[in-house]
Amino acid sequence: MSENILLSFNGSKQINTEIKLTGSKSECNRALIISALSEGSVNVENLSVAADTALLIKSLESIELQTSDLRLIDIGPAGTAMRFLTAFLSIQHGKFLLTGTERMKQRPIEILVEALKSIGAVISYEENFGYPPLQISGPLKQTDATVKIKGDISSQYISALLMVAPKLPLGLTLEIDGELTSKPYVEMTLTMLSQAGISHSWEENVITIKPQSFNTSKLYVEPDWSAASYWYAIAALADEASIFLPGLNGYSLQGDSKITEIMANFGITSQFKNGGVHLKKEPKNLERKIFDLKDCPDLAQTIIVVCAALGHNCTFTGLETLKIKETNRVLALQTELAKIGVKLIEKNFSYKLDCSELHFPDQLFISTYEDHRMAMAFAPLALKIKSLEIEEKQVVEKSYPYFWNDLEKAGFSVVTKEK
Ligand SMILES: O=C(O)C1=C[C@@H](OP(=O)(O)O)[C@@H](O)[C@H](O)C1
Ligand SMILES: C=C(OP(=O)(O)O)C(=O)O
Repeated sequence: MSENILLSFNGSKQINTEIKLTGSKSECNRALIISALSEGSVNVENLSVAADTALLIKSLESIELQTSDLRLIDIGPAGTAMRFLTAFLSIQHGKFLLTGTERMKQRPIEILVEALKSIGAVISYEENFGYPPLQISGPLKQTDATVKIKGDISSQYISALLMVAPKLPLGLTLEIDGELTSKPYVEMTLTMLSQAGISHSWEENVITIKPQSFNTSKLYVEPDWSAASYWYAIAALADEASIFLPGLNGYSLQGDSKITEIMANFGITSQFKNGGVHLKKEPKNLERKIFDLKDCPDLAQTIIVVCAALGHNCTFTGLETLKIKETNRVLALQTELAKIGVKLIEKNFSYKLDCSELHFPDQLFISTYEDHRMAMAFAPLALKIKSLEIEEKQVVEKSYPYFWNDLEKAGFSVVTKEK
């Protein structure tokens, strides 16, 4: 049975709460792959409860458990895990059918598959060229150590290759072609590899990892900064806010920690003390007119909805990759923002917000397009709209299963409604 969520916030719009966030799904997915590659010498601490992480754990376990000639791995909607497993399975013994949701079958993977094939992997597209499902026969017999790879579509392809690189007989040299999108995620991969004892060199657009072994080590997964961004958005739309998020540090492997700097523009201060971050709201005139989100695409929906709700006409760049995520996020934002009279207009690789007709109806229904971030980015609008209905309660489970419980804890009225 499918259910929606009805949100409202009664009384004065003051938020005073402490929220313990789950581990970062990006860090956790890397830690799990690195641990599996290390064959037991790398341990993972503070696993995320994100559904995508649970799917990856189950998939890695099922590789061992299945005895059939063709082992089936269904990774559901987990894009990062899909890309990481494609490289991982290419170096395992056996034949695998790697598939996912209908949306996953529309998310491109050609760049990664062709890169792997160019060094000897045996992979075929089972339905449409360039897209999952994939049939992978491993282990690859390496024919080459150098790969030229486009950097501007998804950094996940590059992270996937880097993690298997130390296990390849010839190692790997990646020549990144064009601008690298989502760069902090590649840096996260390399840092976590080095925490597990793997060295690399990165000069200009060339990253090299030689064949080497993992050290005995522990990888600690930090709380999820992308999840934290929704609390910054809530603070930005509330009248008063004091929110403590334990476990988050000023230094993070996650590029989405940039939310502290971005939200400072909205008067949200971040103070790191007592083992976490304290968010406070201070009066501030909104001045910044351009936001470049190329390094932190998962913050795009959060920030765009906040700007729209504050009536801040500004411009966003670096949104190109949003079209191939859980849904076409640009189109989803345009459709849903239109419901409060806001336009997001594409022009010359940038997007301009036009809030001249912004209004808040008493009741609003938000469609979520199987995208957790649509649900979580629009939820803070309950501070502006009397009755906000968000489609598909379960959608948040992908990265933040306790999101609705946490909203309730912070004073929102959260009611489940049958569809
Ligand atoms: O490597 C990762 O963990 C991720 C990289 C990003 O994707 P792209 O590199 O495709 O932008 C991001 O959007 C995704 O949620 C997680
Ligand atoms: C894009 C995302 O995830 P993935 O690519 O792993 O499906 C996300 O979590 O916003």
